[in-house]
Amino acid sequence: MSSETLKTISFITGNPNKLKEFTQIIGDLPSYKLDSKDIDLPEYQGESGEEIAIEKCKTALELLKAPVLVEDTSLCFNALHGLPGPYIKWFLKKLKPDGLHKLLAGFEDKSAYAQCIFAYGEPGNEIRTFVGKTGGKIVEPRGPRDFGWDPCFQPDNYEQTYAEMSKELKNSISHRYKAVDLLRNYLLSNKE
Ligand SMILES: O=c1[nH]c(=O)c2ncn([C@@H]3O[C@H](COP(=O)(O)OP(=O)(O)OP(=O)(O)O)[C@@H](O)[C@H]3O)c2[nH]1
Ligand SMILES: [Mg+2]
Repeated sequence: MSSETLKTISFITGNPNKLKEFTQIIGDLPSYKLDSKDIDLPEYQGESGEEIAIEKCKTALELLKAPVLVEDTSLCFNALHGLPGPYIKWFLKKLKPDGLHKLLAGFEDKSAYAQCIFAYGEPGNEIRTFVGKTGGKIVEPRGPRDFGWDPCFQPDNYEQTYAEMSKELKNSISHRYKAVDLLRNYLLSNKE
């Protein structure tokens, strides 16, 4: 297919680490041209990550008036009934990974899940969402600190935290991998 007939999709995110993982996971997508725009979209509030991702996508659509992709990530502690959830960005900023671990000091249940929601929108079409979840537990931070809360999240069935894993391993089991896989299948079965 010539480059003029490829459909361009812009992934809008202010987070370079997300973009890097997304690019590695999605790989080559026939019939599409994937683009990215470094725009820090507003941090909406809402009961669910899905509502937030949809709001984010609506804003991106208004800005670009072209096919857009956005993503919202949550880290949910079961002992806290799912909090911090979509508000993890602010908790992480103030508490750092060490503080996130300490937040659960008074609870026996350290289980948690990481959730990633992609929202894809085209002008005039309904917004679609793709949800990926990976279960694990919150531990004392271990490993490099180059991406958010990775050092304190240890996925189920692994002895390493996300931060201690190779990027290849994280990208083959992560919340983001699971959501991108659904998105990829959708895009490949819906190309015009
Ligand atoms: O250790 C991590 N491993 C991950 O896999 C991961 N994915 C996201 N995050 C962090 O969790 C918050 C989500 O907030 P968020 O979804 O609003 O992202 P953001 O504001 O950074 O970017 P964006 O909204 O412009 O896309 C932000 O603090 C991100 O840095 C991660 N941390
Ligand atoms: Mg954000």
